[in-house]
Amino acid sequence: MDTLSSSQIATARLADWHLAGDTLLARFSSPDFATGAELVAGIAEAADAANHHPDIVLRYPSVIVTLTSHDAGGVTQRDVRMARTVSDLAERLGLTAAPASAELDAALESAAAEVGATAAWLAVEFRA
Ligand SMILES: C[C@H](O)[C@H](O)[C@H]1CNC2=NC(N)=NC(=O)C2=N1
Repeated sequence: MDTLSSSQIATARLADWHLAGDTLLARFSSPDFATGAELVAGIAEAADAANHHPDIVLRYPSVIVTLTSHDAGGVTQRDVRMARTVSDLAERLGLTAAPASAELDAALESAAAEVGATAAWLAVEFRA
C-alpha cells in the first residue's frame, strides 16, 4: 500500500492526530489509569483484528498512540483507518485528545526527529 502525502493526510481530517515525519501521533487524557488501560485494551483488540498495530505508551493521566506502516515506511490508509478507530474508542470512553496547534505540531515534529515519534510526546512534556 502506498504512503500518503501530508496533504492527503490533512484531507482525512483526523482531528485528534498530529503528523510528525512519517508517523501519526495522538495523546488522549484519561481520568484514571484504569480507563487509560481500557483504551489500550480496546486498541489492542482492534489492532489484532486489523493486523495493523500502533505503538502505545500508557501513563497517568494519558495514553500516547503512534501509527505508521512499517512495511510501507510511512503513513498509509491503514494508519488513517486505525486512527479513526482509536479516536472512536477514546470518544466512547470519554477521553479527549490534545488539541491540534501549530506550536504543538512543531514541537512534536522536532522532538520526533530527535527521539522518534513514540517518545516525542514524552520529550515535549518533560521539556515543558
Ligand atoms: C506479519 C504481519 O502481518 C505484519 O508484520 C503486520 C503486523 N502489524 C503491522 N503494523 C504496522 N503498524 N505496520 C505493519 O507493517 C504491520 N505489519
